[in-house]
Amino acid sequence: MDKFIIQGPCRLAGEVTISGAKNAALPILFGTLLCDEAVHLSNVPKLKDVDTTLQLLASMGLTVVESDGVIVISGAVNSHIAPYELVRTMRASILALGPLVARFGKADVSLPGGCAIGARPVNLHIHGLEQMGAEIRVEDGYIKARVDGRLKGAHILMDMVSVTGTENLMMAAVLAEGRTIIENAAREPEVVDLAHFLNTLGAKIQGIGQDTLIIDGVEALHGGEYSVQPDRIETGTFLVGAAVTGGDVTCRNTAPHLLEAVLVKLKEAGAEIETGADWIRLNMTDRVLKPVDIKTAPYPAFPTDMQAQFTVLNAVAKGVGRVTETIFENRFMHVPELNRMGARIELNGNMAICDDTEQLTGATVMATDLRASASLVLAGFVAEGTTTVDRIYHIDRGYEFIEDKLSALGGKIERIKG
Ligand SMILES: CC(=O)N[C@H]1[C@@H](OP(=O)(O)OP(=O)(O)OC[C@H]2O[C@@H](n3ccc(=O)[nH]c3=O)[C@H](O)[C@@H]2O)O[C@H](CO)[C@@H](O)[C@@H]1O
Ligand SMILES: C=C(OP(=O)(O)O)C(=O)O
Repeated sequence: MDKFIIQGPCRLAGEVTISGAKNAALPILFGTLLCDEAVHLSNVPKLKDVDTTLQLLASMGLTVVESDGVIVISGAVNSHIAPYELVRTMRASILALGPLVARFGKADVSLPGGCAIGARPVNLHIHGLEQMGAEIRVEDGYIKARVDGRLKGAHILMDMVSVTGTENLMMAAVLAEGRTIIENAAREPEVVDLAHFLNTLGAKIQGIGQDTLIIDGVEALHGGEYSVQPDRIETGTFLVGAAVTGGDVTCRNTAPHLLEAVLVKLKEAGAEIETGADWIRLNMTDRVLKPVDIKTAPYPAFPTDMQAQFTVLNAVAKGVGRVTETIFENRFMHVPELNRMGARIELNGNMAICDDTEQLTGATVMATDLRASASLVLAGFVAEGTTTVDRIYHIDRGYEFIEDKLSALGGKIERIKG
């Protein structure tokens, strides 16, 4: 298994180009199952999860061709099975379910893997599809959905805000007969990007970006072109990197309006922030880092996918910062690892109370999930000495060319193949 060796302390400074968003690219790729004409996608990040999704689409009969940064997906689907071997590493593979059952009346999708940050049930996906007329059984580790003819539009009230749940039901509704209303829908920018993509292919989705989506089913979608939006979590990770290392980093090709809650907290932490239409600069040179209280919640509130990075920020800022995680019940696995580096973080239920520490010191730490891994890399840049981050396959699921981008900013980070 690959690992990173990081020499600290070092300061991140310079410019970095942000990639397309993993969590928008994946549902959009699954959305191509809804149509049999060619779809041309650009700004798709080169990530392990994207490779896995493309393999999955190819295993279902689609042709995937990549040239000059554009992925063209075309051809006819000839299998309705998303097998365990491909989906076990990736949460987003549940997104094969809605499109397959809507288009072919059948889907066998292995229960998905992904970051082990909580139980992550899929009851809302299943219940919503049942309301649209699908018969669903969970058997041998697979969700097996069947419907005779088309799904039927339904009024679906989701009891919790679920990102992939909303995406799955929205994709199913696009080809259902009649109108579907999804209430308490997730408003995350990635859900919005998927909805715009589907409308580009001829879907009729209204209320995009609001908590009630109205979807009028159509008989078929057509091909088209779409560019995936920038990754707000990758952007936020580099900005926190600049903040904790006293650095000065400009993120290019990003979208400041998608990061409001994060930018507010970075300013509160003492950072100087400037933004333009597609860039954000964070300058922390000679400024004092202050702790900030954060509480994760669905968009537009503070994203859970930025929680681990802000835990590091609070661990190294002067004073006490409280981090409350309300989305996932097991998303503090970075805390014991950070404490091994000298952080003073106490866990109390769903709150991490981060006291300040004189200086983090390098240690061998274990990456346990995607954003936890990113937080350990950032901590390695702050720490005195050598930090070894083991099991970095998690980070490769979600950050494109991470060590190249960090090295170009002055981070002393090296991948050891293993
Ligand atoms: C591929 C992808 O886009 N992943 C993101 C997506 O994950 P994902 O879509 O899996 O997360 P959800 O929004 O569904 O989860 C939110 C909460 O709802 C619960 N829940 C969800 C579905 C369900 O059927 N039943 C249920 O109880 C979950 O356990 C969790 O406590 O949104 C999360 C929350 O912003 C992000 O951290 C992930 O990066
Ligand atoms: C939790 C994440 O990913 P996934 O849902 O794919 O596990 C993430 O992107 O932070």
